[in-house]
Amino acid sequence: MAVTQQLSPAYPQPSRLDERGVLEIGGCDALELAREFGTPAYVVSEDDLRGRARAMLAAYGARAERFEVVFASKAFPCTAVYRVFAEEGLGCDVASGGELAMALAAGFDPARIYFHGNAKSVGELRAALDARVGTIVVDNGDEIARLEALLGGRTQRVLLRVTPDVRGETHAAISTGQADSKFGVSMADAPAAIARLQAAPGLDLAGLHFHIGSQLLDVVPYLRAVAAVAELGDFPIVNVGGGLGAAYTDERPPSIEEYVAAKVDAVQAHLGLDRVIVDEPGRALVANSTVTLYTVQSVKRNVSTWVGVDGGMSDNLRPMLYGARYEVQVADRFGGDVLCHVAGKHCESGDVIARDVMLDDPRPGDVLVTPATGAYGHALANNYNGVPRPPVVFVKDGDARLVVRRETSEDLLARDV
Ligand SMILES: Cc1ncc(COP(=O)(O)O)c(C=O)c1O
Ligand SMILES: N[C@@H](CCCC[NH3+])C(=O)O
Repeated sequence: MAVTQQLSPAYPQPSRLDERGVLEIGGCDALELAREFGTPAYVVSEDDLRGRARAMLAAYGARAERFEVVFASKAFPCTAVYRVFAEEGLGCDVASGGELAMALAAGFDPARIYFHGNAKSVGELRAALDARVGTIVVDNGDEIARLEALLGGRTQRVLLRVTPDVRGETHAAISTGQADSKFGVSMADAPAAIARLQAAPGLDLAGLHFHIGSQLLDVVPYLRAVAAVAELGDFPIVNVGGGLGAAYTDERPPSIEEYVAAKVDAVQAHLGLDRVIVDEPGRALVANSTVTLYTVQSVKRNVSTWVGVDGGMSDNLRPMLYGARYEVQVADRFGGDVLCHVAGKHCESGDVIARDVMLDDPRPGDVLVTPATGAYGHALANNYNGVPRPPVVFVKDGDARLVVRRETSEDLLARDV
């Protein structure tokens, strides 16, 4: 019977099936949320965001004296989310002038901002310098030259991003640590880049940065990456990237504690703990905070059973980009025995949110839920087929509040001149 069904770890904390078998997130009934805010909609449990930030801080606090946890904001760039993590005491990783603007608008202390990017423009570097961001993570020699030219007597703290030639087990599109990478300087070129940064007046090289990949389910590669960068010298800061994977369906990522322990142990083994460890989690802080609600528009049988919903690749591009898998349920009838493909509304056959999922007799009007859409969901949303991007709704203690409104047709026309 549906009400006895357990929710998988993909769902936010707190969420449950109520006595009628209806999904409740942050104390809010999923069907009522769908009625109030429409669908598709991203529903975010604020307590889940805060809980994961606190768990990450506590795990570092238990093992290291000097550390900084930095929110990789590319994973969920909206001011309400930035604000939560600023309040929780995290730093912030931005990867463009746009993310910088959002982080500043949300109230992040510029000193806690790390400015990233493999192809930073003059305009972006100037914006970072003018905002007095604490750290620019330098990616390449051309950027060093550009930065020197822009300093105008100022001093800027920098880290150097190094590509450690360590591959994490993940989808090729989100693996970054391999030698043949667009990110960072190679191990071979790193000594010259370090010497150049150390010689540059106005640039204060405080340490090295690496990031080996995203959605990593194994912590062993971190040890190899720290060992590699340790060969390049001893600095006050080591930035160990983010990368911890999330549970989408049957993945069982390391816990936050296991992940932090592995990174701290690696630093202790190869560098020692007398330095600041900076970590940049994105996905692990936000993926499981959020569910997407959809409404079924059509159910048909074309060899398979196809359930068509009112969103798709415009609100969740990850299945198309990475073959990512998601759980789907009818929000008030979990479980079921009808084998379905849940498809989006877009003009692409690949626009399928989940293949081969079991639903309980899906019908037009049913609200469907996809958990674990917090990371790179809103972030990668787009207007394909002129579909307005969904709202973001925060839920907490039974209250729901809109933090990003749904786009309108006027928004779609707003930039046309
Ligand atoms: C430099 C950098 N830091 C942090 C992250 C965040 O990674 P994740 O979301 O896997 O934790 C990324 C993206 O993978 C990144 O490129
Ligand atoms: N967009 C990717 C993650 C990118 C990682 C950024 N360095 C995903 O959804 O899995």
